[in-house]
Amino acid sequence: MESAHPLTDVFQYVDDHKNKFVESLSQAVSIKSISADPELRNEVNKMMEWAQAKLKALGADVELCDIGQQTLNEKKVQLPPVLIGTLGTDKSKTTICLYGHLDVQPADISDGWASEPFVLTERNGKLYGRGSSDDKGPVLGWLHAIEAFQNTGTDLPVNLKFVFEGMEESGSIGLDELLIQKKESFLKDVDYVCISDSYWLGTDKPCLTYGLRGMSSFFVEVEGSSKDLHSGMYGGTVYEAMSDLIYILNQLVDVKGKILIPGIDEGVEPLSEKEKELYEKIEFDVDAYISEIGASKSQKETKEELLMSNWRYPSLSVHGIEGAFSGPGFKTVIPRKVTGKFSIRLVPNQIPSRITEIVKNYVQSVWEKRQSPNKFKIYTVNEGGNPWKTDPFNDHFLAAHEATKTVYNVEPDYTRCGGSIPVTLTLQEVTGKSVMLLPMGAGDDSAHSQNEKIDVRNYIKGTKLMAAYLYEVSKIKH
Ligand SMILES: C[C@H](N)C(=O)N[C@@H](Cc1c[nH]cn1)C(=O)O
Ligand SMILES: [Zn+2]
Ligand SMILES: [Zn+2]
Repeated sequence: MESAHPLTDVFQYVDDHKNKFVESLSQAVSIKSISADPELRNEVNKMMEWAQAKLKALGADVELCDIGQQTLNEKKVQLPPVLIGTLGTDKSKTTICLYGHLDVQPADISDGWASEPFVLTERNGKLYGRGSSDDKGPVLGWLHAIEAFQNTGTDLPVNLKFVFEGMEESGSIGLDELLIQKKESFLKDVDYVCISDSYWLGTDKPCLTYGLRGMSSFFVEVEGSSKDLHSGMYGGTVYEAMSDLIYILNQLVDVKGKILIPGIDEGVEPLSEKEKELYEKIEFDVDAYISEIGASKSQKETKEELLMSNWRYPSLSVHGIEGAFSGPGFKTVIPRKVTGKFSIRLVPNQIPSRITEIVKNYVQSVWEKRQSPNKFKIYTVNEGGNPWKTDPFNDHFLAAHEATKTVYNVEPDYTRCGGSIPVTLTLQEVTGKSVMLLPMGAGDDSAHSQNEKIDVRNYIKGTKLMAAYLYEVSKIKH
């Protein structure tokens, strides 16, 4: 007879407390912790305090660390604190550092959500709400997994260190410095680092993520006048800021996604035959991917080209224009000042500061060709995020592999992610230990988009996966 898994009670507890766990996600989602909006800084602070209380209730020693201020539009703004915590100090146990973020991307029902983004709403087994998948659901998953160990009288087999921040969606400003400062104290005994803040490649197969892209983001500001102008009264008489900006933005990337900035491939690793084979083996349905997002055609010809373009090559996206009219109807105005925003996803071994220099020089040269007398500025508001990639063939990944088999009954795929988590490389460098990404959400969760969701299945099974991961890692000999 097959013996029961040692975590049978823990798994049962998670199933039995599904409603309670959904309610706790609902509370977290209701806090509008949008880090990009300085007016909502109190909401991010509230979110950090909410999580602090949760960690405290689990018996962790917690601290909200002041990480100073940021400068936004020439004004100093207080950064939200970083929540750190310690649960267990048993020298005979392995210590795992868990990182997650509690801030979210902006969202408004008028963007096209089917229900209020800050009201968690269940429809057809999916929990819709901003942050449900990125990253409040996964952070709560860790806390609920610990609760399940404790409330079933099952020994928590590891010591835990928590690092939860409130600025990840805005470049993790101030976090690197804090972690470097805590290298010899709080982070000293860490054996492994785990981050749950990426997604499966598709909707059915769990994954372990071994790479992320980095990011440099840019603001291009053009100012033409001291006030907005009637386009009938002034059209044809002035140099227009918006036309200048469009001219610049149009010289960044071509229709096939090729970045037009000379030198932008600096540092990109050459593709080896072995790596090429890896892409050929990955199960991935391009048509399903394109149809799920409602696009008409893939920009890339093959599965391999598409995945490589997302994981191992840089890409440039234009995000928006501040100051331009975007309401319904027609406003015949010439905007006085417009700010275009674009970013470049970086890959190993690109260096954000070097790429920033290359991009600024290029945009400056495009501006000079334009010969406009308007005021022009290109600037960044953070140092950018580093790319990260690790070798997934080690005991740490093997433990997560086993945990996935236990919970999902399948072998996980090994994937990279086109997104960025700026602190990943720092955590690896400061601890000197293996870092792994263990995703909870599915590939169609719409993080950053309208109708972000997490499937109830992923939320509940993902919580069990986290429990199983802690258990499997505790068995690694070290
Ligand atoms: C992958 C992760 N869940 C995520 O969404 N990261 C953000 C990080 C970021 C950096 N600047 C702004 N946001 C991302 O990849 O966009
Ligand atoms: Zn995000
Ligand atoms: Zn995230």
